[in-house]
Amino acid sequence: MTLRLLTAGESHGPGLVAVLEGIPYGLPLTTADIDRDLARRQLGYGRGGRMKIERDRVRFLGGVRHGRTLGGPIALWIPNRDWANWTLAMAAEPLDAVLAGAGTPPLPPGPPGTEVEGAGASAEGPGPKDGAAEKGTPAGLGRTDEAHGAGGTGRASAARQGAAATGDWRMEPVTRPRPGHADLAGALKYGARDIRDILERASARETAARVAAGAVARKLLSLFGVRIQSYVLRIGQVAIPSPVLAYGEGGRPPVDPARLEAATEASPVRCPDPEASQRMVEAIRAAGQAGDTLGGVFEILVTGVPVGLGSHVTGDRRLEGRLAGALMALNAIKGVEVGLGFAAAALPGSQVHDPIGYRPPGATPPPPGVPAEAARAGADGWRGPAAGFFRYRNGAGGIEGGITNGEPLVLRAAMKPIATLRRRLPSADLLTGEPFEAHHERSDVCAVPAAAVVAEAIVALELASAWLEKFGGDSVDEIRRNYAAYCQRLATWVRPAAGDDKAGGARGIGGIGGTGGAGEAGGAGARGAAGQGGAAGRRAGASPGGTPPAGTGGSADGGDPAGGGTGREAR
Ligand SMILES: Cc1cc2nc3c(=O)[nH]c(=O)nc-3n(C[C@H](O)[C@H](O)[C@H](O)COP(=O)(O)O)c2cc1C
Ligand SMILES: C=C(O[C@@H]1CC(C(=O)O)=C[C@@H](OP(=O)(O)O)[C@H]1O)C(=O)O
Repeated sequence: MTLRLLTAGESHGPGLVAVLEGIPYGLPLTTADIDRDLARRQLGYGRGGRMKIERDRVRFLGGVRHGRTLGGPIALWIPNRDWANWTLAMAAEPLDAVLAGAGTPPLPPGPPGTEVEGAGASAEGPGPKDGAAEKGTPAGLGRTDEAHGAGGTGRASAARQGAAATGDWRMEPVTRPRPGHADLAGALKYGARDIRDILERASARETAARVAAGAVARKLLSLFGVRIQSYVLRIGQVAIPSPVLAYGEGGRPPVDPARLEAATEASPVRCPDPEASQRMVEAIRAAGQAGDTLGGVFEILVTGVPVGLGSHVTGDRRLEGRLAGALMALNAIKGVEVGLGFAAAALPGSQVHDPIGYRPPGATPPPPGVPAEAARAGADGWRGPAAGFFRYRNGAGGIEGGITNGEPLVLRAAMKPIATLRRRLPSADLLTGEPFEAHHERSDVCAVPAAAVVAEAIVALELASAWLEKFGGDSVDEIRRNYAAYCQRLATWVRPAAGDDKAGGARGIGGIGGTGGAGEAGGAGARGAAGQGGAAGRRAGASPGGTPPAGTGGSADGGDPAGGGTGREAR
């Protein structure tokens, strides 16, 4: 890993810190580059009251001068506006000092718009919204280690006294673990008698820091025409197929990435299909009304990736392993697929592996955002430079043998439903073992759209790391030179045979159909989005003008016609 990232900060503490090391000298970078992604992470129908309080903006604490990186660690700071409500409960000073009024030093000033003054009113009022606060005992709080007598550490009971002394319910220790959260395992592992000591860091609030760091990585990759986007394929039972796996005739890209992105960003749930998007919103609304939560599946598409990132030589350098591992390390992600993913297990090899074609590169001028040297080596805004070699479909999701092959990367991740339920699940008190219902404060009902934005950042960090391994240097200029030299090698790699008059057209097999869908991929760890590309594959496979080999196109059994909308935006 040539990039190193460390984040710190609790959900309701003063803020989040990220330190990113390994970004070269001379990368143009402003807070606007980062704030755009921080704002997108806060969106999505189904998020809870916290997102009404926060207005995430970054501040550079180191590593950037006059709009350019200096080559040293980049330190990023994102204030928590909600901190104003938690200064006692989350104070860093010892409890007796807090109670004695030694209190909390003022926050360092944040960037414009992140002032915490006036943030004191929680979006859901002064305490948990479920009635227990009216009785003076916030929900899920209450029993402490007093029951343990001398055996208790005293920490929880001191906190409880603190709550009584200050009248702040947030000081009460949390002792009723939520199934599906880190609460119980974390408390037992660390010996914490107040689950808040665990949940504050287990919270996905930390992902704001990862998004900030990922935006820096994304900026580096964007200099080379690499573009990372995400969209939601499933919320609960509402699903659409992947819009990108099935290719058109002759390996034509199935969708314009810019149009796909515009449709995604216009949706309240990041789903590019407006009709499905509406049904997803309704599903989230219904789950929320029932006191329940929903998960889902999102897809990451990375276009403009050159052949040759990652390596086959050792397991830890295989790119799909690195990407999948990093994505699985995102809160609530329970499965990751690359390309066809689980669906490939149900198909014969003839329908899974992606036939290779060749088209002399550089015939057309580079599309916007694609460097000229990359275009000369075959990059076209969908594929990255790969010496003119291309695939007629993309079941591999752009990675073979741990190495990028020039096709776009296609990754999917499955997110479980949010663990904090208003309709609480049975639990047992951490300290007494007595049966109780699980703890509940405010919570999201669905955060799949937000998780998709975080996943973009995670993929950006892994790819930038692989990029620096391949093209690394101390400065952006040096990396540009290394990249240009590689592109030059790719541009002149193929030497046409004497008398070959096919230049300008694709050589090899034409008109191979799209990737077949095998329907819902069952499996131990992940469920794929229904029928990846099945319907679109059938359309493309039937197209005239080519020589489709037997068996391409897939059964399309699992294809969801409702999802064809984006796929039909072929250019
Ligand atoms: C963007 C995002 C927002 C989340 N919001 C909540 C939430 O409001 N309430 C909750 O209980 N879990 C939420 N989660 C999930 C928990 O953070 C996660 O389930 C928990 O850390 C346990 O980790 P695990 O699910 O990976 O085992 C969210 C996750 C993400 C990615
Ligand atoms: C704060 C964020 O997400 C939080 C993630 C989260 C959890 O348990 O993971 C629980 C909720 O926090 P709170 O209890 O303060 O409402 C979410 O709001 C964020 O995404 O910025």
